[in-house]
Amino acid sequence: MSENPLQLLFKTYEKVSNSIQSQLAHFISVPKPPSSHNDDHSFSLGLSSSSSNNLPPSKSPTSQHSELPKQEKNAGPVTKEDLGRATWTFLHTLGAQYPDKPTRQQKRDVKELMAILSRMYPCKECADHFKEVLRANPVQAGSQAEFSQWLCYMHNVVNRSLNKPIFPCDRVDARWGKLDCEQRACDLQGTDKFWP
Ligand SMILES: Cc1cc2nc3c(=O)[nH]c(=O)nc-3n(C[C@H](O)[C@H](O)[C@H](O)COP(=O)(O)OP(=O)(O)OC[C@H]3O[C@@H](n4cnc5c(N)ncnc54)[C@H](O)[C@@H]3O)c2cc1C
Repeated sequence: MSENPLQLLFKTYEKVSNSIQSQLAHFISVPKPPSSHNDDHSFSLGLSSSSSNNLPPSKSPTSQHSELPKQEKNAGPVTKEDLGRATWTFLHTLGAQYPDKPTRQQKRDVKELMAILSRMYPCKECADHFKEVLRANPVQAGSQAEFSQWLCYMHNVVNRSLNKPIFPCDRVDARWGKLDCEQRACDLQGTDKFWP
């Protein structure tokens, strides 16, 4: 029996709607809401029917998740330890890349960075502790060697408070070294060895 033109129009509209949802879900990797939850506020433009499970099995949210790179699959809330390791990596790498003869601005910048870190570090107890340690040990950033040794010392103060092993600061260059960039292109401006 031939369909009523209005039914045909709704069916076509539903197909288009489902196709858009499927494309969007693919792009932003969010699970499509189940059809039973469809209402005017849902993602479905309010035109779903009970048979509208338009995602073939291979495109289900679970299998999309398994297509993510390993790192992203394991992504979840960041722990205090993850944050600490990432921040120390940043700081010691900054220390390794810091110029041998920093400009006045560069010296001001690292002091300001440490002060900001002690206020804004997103772990309150760590920030408060670091603020105290910083007050007792003002930034020393007259040269690359001085700054990287100062960072090593600061890290050891934190290590000690957490009952972690003390790192031998004469090994800091071996541990962190310069960034692996061709022709030292990652060096901060002002490094006398690279910039004239
Ligand atoms: C500013 C700051 C304040 C923090 N305060 C706190 C706090 O109050 N409480 C808390 O629970 N956590 C704090 N943390 C986190 C803590 O320091 C560690 O990062 C976290 O516990 C993970 O420790 P980890 O053993 O994996 O190695 P991390 O201490 O993160 O060290 C990473 C790597 O750095 C190297 N390393 C270790 N010591 C030194 C050093 N002295 N110099 C150079 N390299 C070194 C080692 O190879 C080590 O594997 C703080 C982190 C930062 C950045």
